[in-house]
Amino acid sequence: MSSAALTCDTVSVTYGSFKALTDVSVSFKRGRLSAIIGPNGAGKTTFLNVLTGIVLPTHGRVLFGDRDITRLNVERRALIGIGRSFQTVNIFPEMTVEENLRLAAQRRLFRFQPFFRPVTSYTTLAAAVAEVLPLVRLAPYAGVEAGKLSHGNQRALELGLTIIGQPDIILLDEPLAGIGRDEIVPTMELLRSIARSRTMILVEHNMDVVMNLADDILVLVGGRVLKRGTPTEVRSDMAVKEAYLGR
Ligand SMILES: Nc1ncnc2c1ncn2[C@@H]1O[C@H](COP(=O)(O)OP(=O)(O)OP(=O)(O)O)[C@@H](O)[C@H]1O
Repeated sequence: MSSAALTCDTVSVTYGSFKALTDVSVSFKRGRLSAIIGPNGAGKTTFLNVLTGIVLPTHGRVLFGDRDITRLNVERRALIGIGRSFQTVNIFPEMTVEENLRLAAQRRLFRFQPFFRPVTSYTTLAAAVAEVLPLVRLAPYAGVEAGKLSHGNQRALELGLTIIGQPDIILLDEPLAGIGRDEIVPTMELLRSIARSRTMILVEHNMDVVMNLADDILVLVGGRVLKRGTPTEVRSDMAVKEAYLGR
């Protein structure tokens, strides 16, 4: 088995005649928190969509461990363990936090999973919810309608909805978007604690957050890989400074 959780091998994506990604080859190691950064239009969302299966590459391959998943659709990828948080679209605002989690557990664990994934550590829906609630620090809000949560707590709920399916890999698109200043640090701490025992890949614009959180960073510019490295390596790279940070 490959030590990489996910690998992209010379992935290109074209929209009509426009090349959104060109020959992107990168692998994401198990158990690490990786961030994807780059200026507007760099291809970050397209790349995340290639990993999730929303966008199929026009060239190249995507591997999950050693398995070629290039042509697998979103649902199949979710079932084999690639979970993506879609911001608020998964949340039912009139339902409580607990009900939202229970519904997600029901859908992800019991309707599909037995056919595709051999074991789950949960024995009941209630056990799944009880385990995830404190992980995403929402136990005090279990009975609160999701629509009444702060932005930060809604992000936490989205994370809960994603991890309740026990994904091997968690993909997040701007997990700090829309949250208030005072919620940034707690949300970062939450991401760090969730990522501790999992593989997480996120797109994030907030550079302080990325530099603080990520084990490694992929810098995309104009649909190509400009740099891959640790936060220290990326921060000190001249090409990154010029092309991205504008220094
Ligand atoms: N469905 C599409 N059809 C045509 N062009 C697209 C499509 N989706 C994205 N693009 C273009 O591809 C390029 C990369 O877009 P993408 O959203 O992946 O970049 P991004 O780095 O996520 O940008 P941002 O930081 O602004 O969200 C952009 O120029 C965008 O206009």
